[in-house]
Amino acid sequence: MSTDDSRKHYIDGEWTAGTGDETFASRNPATGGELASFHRGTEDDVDRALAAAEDAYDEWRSLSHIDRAEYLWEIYHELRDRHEELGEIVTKECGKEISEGLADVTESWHMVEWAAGNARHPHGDVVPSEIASKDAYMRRKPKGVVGCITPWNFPVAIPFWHLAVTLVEGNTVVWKPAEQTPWCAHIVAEMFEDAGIPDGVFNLVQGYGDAGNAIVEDDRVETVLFTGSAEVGHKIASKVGGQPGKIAACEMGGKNAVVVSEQADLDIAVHSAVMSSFKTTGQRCVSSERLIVHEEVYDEFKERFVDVAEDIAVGDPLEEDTFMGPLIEAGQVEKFEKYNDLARDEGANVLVDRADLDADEIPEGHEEGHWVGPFVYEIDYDEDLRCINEEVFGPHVALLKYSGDFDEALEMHNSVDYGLAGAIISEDYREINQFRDEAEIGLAYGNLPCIGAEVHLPFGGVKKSGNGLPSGREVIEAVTERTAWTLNNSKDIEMAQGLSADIITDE
Ligand SMILES: NC(=O)c1ccc[n+]([C@@H]2O[C@H](COP(=O)([O-])OP(=O)(O)OC[C@H]3O[C@@H](n4cnc5c(N)ncnc54)[C@H](O)[C@@H]3O)[C@@H](O)[C@H]2O)c1
Repeated sequence: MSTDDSRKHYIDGEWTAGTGDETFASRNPATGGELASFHRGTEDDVDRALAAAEDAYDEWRSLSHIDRAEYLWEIYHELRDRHEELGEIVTKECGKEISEGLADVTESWHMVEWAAGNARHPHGDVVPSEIASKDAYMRRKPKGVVGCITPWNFPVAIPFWHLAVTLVEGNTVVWKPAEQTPWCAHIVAEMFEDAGIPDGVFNLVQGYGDAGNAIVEDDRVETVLFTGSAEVGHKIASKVGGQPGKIAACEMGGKNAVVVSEQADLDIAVHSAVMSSFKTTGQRCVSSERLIVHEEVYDEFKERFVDVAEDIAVGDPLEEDTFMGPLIEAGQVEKFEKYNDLARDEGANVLVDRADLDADEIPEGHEEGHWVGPFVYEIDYDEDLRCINEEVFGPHVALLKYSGDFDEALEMHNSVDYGLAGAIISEDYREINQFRDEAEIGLAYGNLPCIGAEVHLPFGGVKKSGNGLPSGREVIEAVTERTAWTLNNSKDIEMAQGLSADIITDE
C-alpha cells in the first residue's frame, strides 16, 4: 500500500498523516496477510496531539459531567450498532476466536455505560464538620492531559477502560494503541469523530513504543494510564516517578495459577483449568500457566486435562467451532518455543507437545499464520525455576504437585513475583476463604477459571503485576485530584479542635 492509502492519526479533530514518512502494516495473525497500512507516529506527532489536548482542556473541563457523558452515549450506540463489524476486526487483527472478538466490543460498551451512567451519580463526599456552621465536602477535579498506552490483546475493551472514565471526568486524552492492532484503534477514533467530540479532546497517535515513550516523557501529561507488559510498565513507572506530581497507573502481566485442592470437584477443576490456560491461546494477562494440584487428585486431574489439551480445537478464529486461534506474531511463537525448551532444560516431563502443529491441523489457506497448540508438562516444584516464574503469554502450562496441607499450595502459589489472578477449586469453604485472604493477587476466583472481568469490579494486580488502578472506580482516582472544600456559613470564624480564632494584638 502506498503512503497515501495508509490510514491516519486523529489529532485535533482531523485525520492527518503526521510528520513521519514511515508506515506500518496491521497483519492478520491467522493468515500472516496484511489487513491495512497505517502512518507511524513520531515524537512530533505526539507533540502536536499533546498541544491540541492541552488547548482543548479548559473548554472541555468547563462542561458538566452530564454534558461530557452525552458524547460517550453516542459512542455507546455506535459500539452496539457496529458490534459485529468491529468484533470481526478484533478477531482478524488479534486472532482471538470470534466469541472473544465480539465480547471485546461488548465489554467496551459496558465500560462506556458505566462511565457515562456514573455522571448522574453522586460524585464526592459530604463530610460532617466539627463546626456546625461549616459545610465540608470533597470535590473532584480533572487532572488535565492524560496519556493512554494500551496493549494488543483487548484492542477495544482496554482502551475504553482508560478513555471512557478519563473523558467523562473532564480530562483530555492522547492515546497510543498497540502497533499490532491499529485498525481497531482507527474504528474507535471514527466513533469519536462521529460522536462530534470537540477538537483536541480525544487524539489518536498510531505507532510503536517510541511514540508511547514521547507521551510518558512529556511534562504536559499529568497521568499515564498504561496496560501492557511488566517490562515496559516498570520502565514507564520509573520514568514517571522522577516527574513530580505526575502518576503512572500501570497494569501488567502475571504468572497466574489455578489451585486444585484434594477437596476439588474435578469436573469444575478441569473445565476451569482449560479455560484459564487455553482461552485466547493463553494470551490474557490473567491466563494460567501454572496448575497446582494436590497429590490425592493429581493423576486423575492430569489425565483429564491432558486429554482435553491433546484434542482442543485450534483453528480459524472466525469459525465458531474454534477454541484456540493463533499467537499474535512470529516473535511470540519464538518466545513460546524458547520457554518450552527452557522447561525441558529445567527438567520438565512433557505431557502434551502440540507446539509445532501438523500441517493437517492448520486451516487451509492459513499456512502463514502463527499457529501453535498446547504445551503441557509436569515438573518437580522448585521456586527458582524460570519456566514457572516468568510470563510466557501462550498455551505453555506447568502441572505442579503438592502433597501437604493447603498452606503448601498457597506457598507455591505466592512464590512468584507477579500477583495478578488466581483460582481455587475446592468444595471446602475454609480453603476457599483462606485463598481469598492469603493469595497475593488482585483478582481471585473460587470454583471458576481465573479469567474474566466485569467493568464494575476492580481489575488490577499487586506485586510486579501493577498498582491496582486501571478499572472503573480506580481510574477515577488516577485521573482526578480531590479538593477537601470547607465553606463557612456564619459571619464569624470558628476553628476546629478548639483552636482560638481570636486575633490578639498589643494595642
Ligand atoms: N493487567 C492487565 O490488565 C493486562 C491486560 C492485558 C494485557 N496485559 C499484559 O500486556 C502484555 C501483552 O501486551 P503487549 O504485548 O501489547 O504489551 P507491551 O508492553 O509490549 O506493549 C503495550 C503498549 O506499550 C507500548 N510501548 C512499548 N514500549 C514502550 C515504551 N518504552 N514507552 C511507552 N510505551 C511503550 C506499546 O507500543 C503498546 O502500545 C502481557 O504482558 C499481558 O500480561 C496486562
